[in-house]
Amino acid sequence: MRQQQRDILRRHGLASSGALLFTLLFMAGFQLQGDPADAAVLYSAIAVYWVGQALLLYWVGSGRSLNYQDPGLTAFFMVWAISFVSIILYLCSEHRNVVMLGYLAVMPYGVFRLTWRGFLGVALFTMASYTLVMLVLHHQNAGQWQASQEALLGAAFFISLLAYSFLGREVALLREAYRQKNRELRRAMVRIEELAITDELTGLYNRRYLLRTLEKQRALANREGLPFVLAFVDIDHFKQINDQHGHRIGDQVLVELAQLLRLSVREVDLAARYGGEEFVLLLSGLTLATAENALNRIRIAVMEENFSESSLPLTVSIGVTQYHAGEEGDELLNRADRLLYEAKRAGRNRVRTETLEQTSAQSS
Ligand SMILES: Nc1nc2c(ncn2[C@@H]2O[C@H](COP(=O)(O)OP(=O)(O)OP(=O)(O)O)[C@@H](O)[C@H]2O)c(=O)[nH]1
Repeated sequence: MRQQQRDILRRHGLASSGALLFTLLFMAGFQLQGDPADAAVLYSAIAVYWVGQALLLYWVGSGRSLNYQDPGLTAFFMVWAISFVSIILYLCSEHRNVVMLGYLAVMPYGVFRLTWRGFLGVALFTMASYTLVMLVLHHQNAGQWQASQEALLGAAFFISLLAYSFLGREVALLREAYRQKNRELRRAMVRIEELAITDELTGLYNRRYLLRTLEKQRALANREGLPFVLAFVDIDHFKQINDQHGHRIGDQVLVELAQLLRLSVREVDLAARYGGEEFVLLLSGLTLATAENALNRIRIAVMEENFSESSLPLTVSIGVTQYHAGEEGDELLNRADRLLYEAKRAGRNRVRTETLEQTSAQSS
C-alpha cells in the first residue's frame, strides 16, 4: 500500500471515529427526547449512513481513487455526513442545538483538503440542507416555534459556516503557495543535478558523469556480458589554435566539436568532455572492429568540417579499446589514454586500437 493511501486511510479513520461518537450522541439524544415512532427511521438512517461510509472507505482503501483529483474523496465523505446530520436534525429537532454541532464538526475535515470552490460548494450544500430541514420542521410545528430565536440560531450557524469558508479559502491559498514553492524547489533540484553532471562550456556530460556511467557499464558487462568500448578523442595541435586565434575561437571549436561528437553517437552511447581538449566516447554493445569503423567515420567527419567563425580545419586522434570482464575502470581508461598517445606519436589524425589480449601479449 502506498504512503499516500496510508495517509488518506489514517485521516478517514480519525474522521470515522468522530462520526461514530456523534452517532452515539445522536442515539443518546433520541433516547432522551425522540419520538419512539421515529426509532425505525433513525436506526435505518444510521445503518444507511454507515453502509455508505463503509463503501466510501472501501473505495478509497482499494486504491481505485488514487488517480482522482482528490484521492481521499473528501467532498463525497463530507456531503454524505452532512446529509446524515440533516436527517438526524429532522428526527431529533428538540436537540437541534447539539445536532448542529455535527455540521460544524464536519467542516474542518475539508479545510485542508478541498479547493476553495469545493469548500464553498460543501458549505452551500450544508446551508441548503439546514434551511430545508428547518422549513419542513417549521411547516410541521408552526404554532410552537419562536421565529426570532430560530432566526438568531440560524444566523449564528450561517456566520460560523461563513467563517469556515474564509478559513478554507486562506488555507487553500497557503496550500497553493506551498505547492508552487515545491514545484520551484523541484525545478531547482533538477537544474542542480543537471549542472553537476554537465560540462559548462560544451553542454556534454562531464568527467564525473562519465565515471559513474563507466561503473554501470562495467556492472552490465560483468553481469550480463554486454560488451562496450571506450575511446579517447583528442584535438590535434589545439594549443596552436588558441595561440593563433585566441581563447574565444578555441572555445568555439570545442563547443562545435562536442556537438559533432554528440550527434555522431547513438542514444545508448555516451559522449563526455574528459577535460581540456580531450573527449571520451563510451560505445555500448559494439565489438572493437565495429567501433573502430564508427570512430574512423567520426575522425573523417571532423576532417571534412570547418570549425568556429574562423572556419578552421581540425583533426583528431583517437585511442580506443574494449572492456574486458573483471578489469577496473582505471585500467580501461589508462589503456585508451596510452593508445591515444600512440596515435599522436604515430603522426596524429588516426584511430589507434588495441585489445586486452594484445596488451597482455606485448607485456609477456
Ligand atoms: N580555448 C580553450 N582552450 C583550452 C581549454 N582547455 C584546455 N585548453 C587548451 O588546450 C591546449 C592543449 O594543449 P596541448 O596539451 O599542448 O595539446 P595540443 O596542442 O592539442 O597538442 P597535441 O594534443 O599533442 O596534438 C592548451 O593550450 C590549453 O590551454 C578550454 O576550455 N578552452
